[in-house]
Amino acid sequence: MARVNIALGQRSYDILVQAGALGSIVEHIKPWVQRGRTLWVSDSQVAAHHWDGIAVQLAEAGIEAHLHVVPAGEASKSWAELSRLIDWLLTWGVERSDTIFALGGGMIGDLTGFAASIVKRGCEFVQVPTTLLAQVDSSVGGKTAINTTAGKNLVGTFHQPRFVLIDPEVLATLPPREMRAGYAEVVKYGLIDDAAFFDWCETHGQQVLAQDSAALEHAIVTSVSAKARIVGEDERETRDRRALLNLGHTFGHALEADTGFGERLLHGEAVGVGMILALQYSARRGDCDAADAARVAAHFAACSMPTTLQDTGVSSEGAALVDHMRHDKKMTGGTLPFLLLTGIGQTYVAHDVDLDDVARFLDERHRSAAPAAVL
Ligand SMILES: NC(=O)c1ccc[n+]([C@@H]2O[C@H](COP(=O)([O-])OP(=O)(O)OC[C@H]3O[C@@H](n4cnc5c(N)ncnc54)[C@H](O)[C@@H]3O)[C@@H](O)[C@H]2O)c1
Ligand SMILES: O=C(O)C(=O)C[C@@H](O)[C@H](O)[C@H](O)COP(=O)(O)O
Ligand SMILES: [Zn+2]
Repeated sequence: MARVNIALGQRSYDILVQAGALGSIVEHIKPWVQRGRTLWVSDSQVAAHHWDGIAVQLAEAGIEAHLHVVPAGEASKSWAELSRLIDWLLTWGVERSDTIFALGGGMIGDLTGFAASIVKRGCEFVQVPTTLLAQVDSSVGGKTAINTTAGKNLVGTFHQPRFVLIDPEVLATLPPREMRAGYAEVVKYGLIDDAAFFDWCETHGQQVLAQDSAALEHAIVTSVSAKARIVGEDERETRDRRALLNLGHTFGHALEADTGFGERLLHGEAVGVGMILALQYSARRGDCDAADAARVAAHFAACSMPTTLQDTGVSSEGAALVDHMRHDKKMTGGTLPFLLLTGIGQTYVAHDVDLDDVARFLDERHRSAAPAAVL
């Protein structure tokens, strides 16, 4: 059990990591129950596995509970689902003093957080993340968003949750491929600024993926502590600090956009390949050793995760992928700050990257890597 606090100027909130916490959910969410009732948002898969157990506890405690179920999958981070969710909240007479509960992975957290931030000009929300990715990353830090036809997360807000309740045991029902995708965002924290944590991942990654309780809890607590620290230093990503959490995402979001948002490639998978591409591009510039890129690729391959452009199924030319990158929210004055590395655990923001050169690099990668087809 661990409690991590995230400090944001005058405000702060807790992230509680406790195995079995969903089995005593009333005790944890009591402070946010208003008017004896709760409004919950989940997706079809998560609700099927976990809603009944929660509903029984709320009913026994005399707390009214209403659930809105969104179709599972990245496609639900959309205007259509946002609109349906807001209509549902308004039908239940949501008030600004109400707290909305997001029970699910990053899709549900991002969609619900966005709805909470705009309905009645802003309600509170609590995150109850049910994927590894959401437990180590998306439930913390307050980025909310939907995707649009132009790209990934292009419409959204910064809106912090009031509390994050992480129960690692809820991952028991998560498909192994989703565990591996979330694990990419765990490794990200090692690559950003914690080489010792990357070393730990190399030796304990398989235990994390097998959900060994001690290894899993260590990975989650280390990850959310790093995220809380970095977000606390630069909540709105204005100082080249929070941008570090975007390592691998400029490449990754382009890969996701090119493959139809979740239809072939999961976010974590795209980010994993994106981080390897960032390392390879850094090595090509002479910033780091090519052996660093090879070491991370070897670890991901050992975990049966995709490592190459070929693995992702992306066949578009570099120029087309770079066109997706031009929508990146970090784009400023026509240039795109790029997250590059001088080594494992040493990420920096480069402001001198020429996107035409990135397109050439991606074409080189297309030609060089052998297909591994691990998806
Ligand atoms: N806001 C942020 O800071 C942030 C950070 C990282 C990622 N994201 C976003 O998060 C999204 C990806 O999140 P994700 O990987 O959690 O995907 P997801 O929410 O789509 O969940 C993945 C799949 O797992 C299922 N699932 C979830 N929990 C389950 C459980 N306990 N048992 C069985 N099935 C379960 C879901 O139904 C879904 O099919 C992307 O949209 C990404 O952009 C946001
Ligand atoms: O919290 C952050 O900041 C991140 O960048 C975390 C990322 O893992 C996450 O995927 C985030 O949603 C990406 O943000 P975006 O600003 O590039 O849309
Ligand atoms: Zn991410």
